[in-house]
Amino acid sequence: MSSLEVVRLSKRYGARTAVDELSFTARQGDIIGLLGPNGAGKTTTIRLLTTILRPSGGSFSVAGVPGDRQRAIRERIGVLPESAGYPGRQTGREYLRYSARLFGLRRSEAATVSDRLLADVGLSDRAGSRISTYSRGMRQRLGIARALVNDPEVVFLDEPTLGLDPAGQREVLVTVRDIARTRGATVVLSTHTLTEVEQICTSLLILHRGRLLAEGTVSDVVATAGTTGLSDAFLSLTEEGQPWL
Ligand SMILES: Nc1ncnc2c1ncn2[C@@H]1O[C@H](COP(=O)(O)OP(=O)(O)OP(=O)(O)O)[C@@H](O)[C@H]1O
Repeated sequence: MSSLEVVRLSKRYGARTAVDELSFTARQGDIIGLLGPNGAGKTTTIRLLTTILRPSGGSFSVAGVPGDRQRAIRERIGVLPESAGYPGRQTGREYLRYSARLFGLRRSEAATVSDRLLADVGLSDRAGSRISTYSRGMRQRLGIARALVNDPEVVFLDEPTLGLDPAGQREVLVTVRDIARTRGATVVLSTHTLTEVEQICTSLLILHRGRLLAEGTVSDVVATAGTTGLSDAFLSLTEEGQPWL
């Protein structure tokens, strides 16, 4: 069974089409990279699939649940939003325990799950520090841990490495790869960093102005574009037809 089944999904804002008849599927353990220039529709796609926004057209299912069953989908997914806010006065441990309790875990379960996740994202030694003292990379890793408290089948990460230095990016990427490998979860990851995609994604979707321009493995996309590398492929696919070029 597919973890994600997306069929001609569209979102319009007035006359502007943010996502235009997008179709793709993903299986358990896939790490799907959502790529595209600013305004391509990446965040809108994630918001549609996480039931924050309602589609203007098309349909989808997440973990086998049809897109109109908002609550059932939310129970099965984890999300790191584009700009997540954190309660700076809480410690990482308090924040995760609280988040786990919101999903209905008993106090002792919430404590166990939180400690395990803090270890998984490499934050055990800072679990008792206030979040306000965390670096950006540590916050992103805490956000990823937060997205896993309900043991989701599909995890959506909107630009998880944004603003991180190379070491921070690497730590987040390793964490994301481990999520897919050890939990068998499907990960959808939006990013502007092509090396990130080449390192961990099992397949890519290249969006431009809401449309899917290419999909498949890195080599499929490079072959579609007829270039030698991913960054040339990305530029050649997405620059075409831009009025200022
Ligand atoms: N609430 C909204 N109202 C009107 N237009 C919107 C709204 N949200 C997004 N859009 C438009 O939809 C299009 C896609 O935006 P989206 O944020 O999904 O792109 P993105 O690929 O995530 O971009 P970025 O890389 O800059 O984060 C853009 O043209 C944007 O201006």
